[in-house]
Amino acid sequence: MISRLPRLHSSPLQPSMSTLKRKAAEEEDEALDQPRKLPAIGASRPTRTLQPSRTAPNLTKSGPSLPKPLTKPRAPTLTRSTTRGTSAPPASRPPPPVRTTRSVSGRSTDDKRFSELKTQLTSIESARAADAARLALDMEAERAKVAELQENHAAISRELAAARNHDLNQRRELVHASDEIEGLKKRHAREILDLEMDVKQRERENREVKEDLRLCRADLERDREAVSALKSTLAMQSTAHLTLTTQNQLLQAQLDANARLVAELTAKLEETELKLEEKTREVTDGEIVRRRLHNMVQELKGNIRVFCRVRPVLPADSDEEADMAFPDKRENKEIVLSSSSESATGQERKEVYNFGFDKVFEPSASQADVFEEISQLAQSCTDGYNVCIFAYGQTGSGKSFTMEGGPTEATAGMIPRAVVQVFRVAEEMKSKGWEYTMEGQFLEIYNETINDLLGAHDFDKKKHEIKHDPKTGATRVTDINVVPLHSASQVRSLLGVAQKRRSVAATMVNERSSRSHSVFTLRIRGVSAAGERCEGSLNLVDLAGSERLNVSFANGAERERVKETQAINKSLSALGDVIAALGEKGAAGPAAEGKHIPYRNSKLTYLLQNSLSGNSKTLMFLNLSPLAAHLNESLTSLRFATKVNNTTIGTAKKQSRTS
Ligand SMILES: Nc1ncnc2c1ncn2[C@@H]1O[C@H](COP(=O)(O)OP(=O)(O)OP(=O)(O)O)[C@@H](O)[C@H]1O
Repeated sequence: MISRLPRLHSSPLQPSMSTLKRKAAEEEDEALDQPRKLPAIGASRPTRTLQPSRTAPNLTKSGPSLPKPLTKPRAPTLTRSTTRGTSAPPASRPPPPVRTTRSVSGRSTDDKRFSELKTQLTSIESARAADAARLALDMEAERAKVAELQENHAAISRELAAARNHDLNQRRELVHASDEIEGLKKRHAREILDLEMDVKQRERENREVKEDLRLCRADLERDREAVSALKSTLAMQSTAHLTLTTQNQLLQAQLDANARLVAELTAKLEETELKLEEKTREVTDGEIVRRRLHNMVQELKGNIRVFCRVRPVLPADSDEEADMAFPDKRENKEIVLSSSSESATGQERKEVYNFGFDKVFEPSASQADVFEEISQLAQSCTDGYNVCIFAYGQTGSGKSFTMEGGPTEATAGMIPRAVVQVFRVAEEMKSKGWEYTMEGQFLEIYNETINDLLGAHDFDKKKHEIKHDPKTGATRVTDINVVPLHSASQVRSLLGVAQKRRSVAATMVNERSSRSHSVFTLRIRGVSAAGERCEGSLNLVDLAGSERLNVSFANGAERERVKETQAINKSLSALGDVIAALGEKGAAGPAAEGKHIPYRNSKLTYLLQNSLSGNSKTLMFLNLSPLAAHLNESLTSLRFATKVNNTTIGTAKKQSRTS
């Protein structure tokens, strides 16, 4: 703290006490020393006037608080000849006083000189004594002055100390005040900083408030718009409410009227339901009668019927369309084919071929349309009949499509639809006390060999034989897989398995499905609550392509194809022969009772023996291609089908017995 105090102001006119003391002592010493200096002998020495001792500084200059300045004492002025001290060499050194070689004349001069010097010395000593006395007096005066000065010095020192104390106090106060100022400054700076931050905070808040305000204003504007929209809606709805209230009242009145009406109608409905039950019973009885009549009609008509179906032209077909017409729009029983050729005379000759069948389906007919016509026939297996449905026609005419169909519900063919129908009828018959069990098998006859399409392996290596039970009339194929059937969907998946087998085989031998007959057999056994039993079967046969191949040109790689064709031709002609023989037998009546029917001529006819007798219901689909290129094949098929259609093979018999 004190170190930071400014130095006390010291004036050059105010020497310190110690300086004064030192000066006084020096002057005293100087005064004492001077008499001891001896003047140089023989030299014209300048005399030095004794200077008064240095006066004390004028202390009045230090300030008004200092004591009055002392008067400067005057030193006595002494004039003395300046002599060079014995120690100082003379400017020009006199020769040494004693020389051994000195002459006798010189000795008198020296003596004279010596006496002069002696005189001078005496005078100097007297002068020196006088000086010493004066000096003693001066010393005394100086000592008095020194004493006085010391007093002054002491007084000044006290004043100085007081002044220093005062100054120190002031400095302390100053330091204190500076500290305070410093503290205040810091506090002030802090406060300014705080205030600045506060200001910034306020500015931020202000901005936020402004933003909030802006948003609020926007919200307010929107709300105002919404309110005005709501107001208009409210106004509209108030009007609507009024209208509705009026309508409500009207409706309430109508409701009351309706409630009365409903009560009346409920009573009528109950009455009608009773009548409906009665009618349903009548219809069920009627259905039974209808079925009996249907079977009677079938029996009267003869049990082999032919349906003709023409497939549509496919996008892939590049050939021209044949000239086909379907003139019978009411009963759909006719088909007319026309062809034009050039006669030998070069004239155009138009030939028209008319055919009539039990039903003719145009290309636009759907699978459902076709099935509707055969559903009664298919379901008669549940009544204990053997039913056989063939698809006959050239390759690509639509046999597989008709029998198996496509993957969708709409394109499903006769086999899946017939199975669904049989299961549905069996379910319905449950309410009449009948329980049915069903089983199925699926095989193909290729090159007069039977392959199991539901076997455990893709390629069936077993040798299968056909066995007929003469007592029951049942047909069995040895080592064939007979699958118990529980649902229509199960049958669908079995058909899928069989289809896969046939396509695997097709990679080995061309177009397997075209070159083989496939036979799906569903066997159904029913037992009624009364113990009545019936057994029927449904055979759905997709025949091989009926087209003829010119075997005379066959060679090399085609030999296998020729063998297939011969087998197909053989089995198809055997089928024709069997039908013809049955027709003849039917025409001859009881007279032809023992007539031979050549079932054994092919595996196909032998397998279907019990479904191709007078005891079965047989339907043949004739599938035709719509293309002009296939016209000749179509005509051949139509002629064969006409023969079949004209055949009466007798009366189908229901296979039922009472246990
Ligand atoms: N009624 C139809 N509607 C639509 N497409 C059909 C119809 N009939 C057949 N087709 C189509 O015609 C093509 C040939 O039919 P499909 O295979 O059934 O003939 P196919 O006589 O069984 O021949 P294959 O003897 O070679 O087995 C198939 O693509 C089939 O989908």
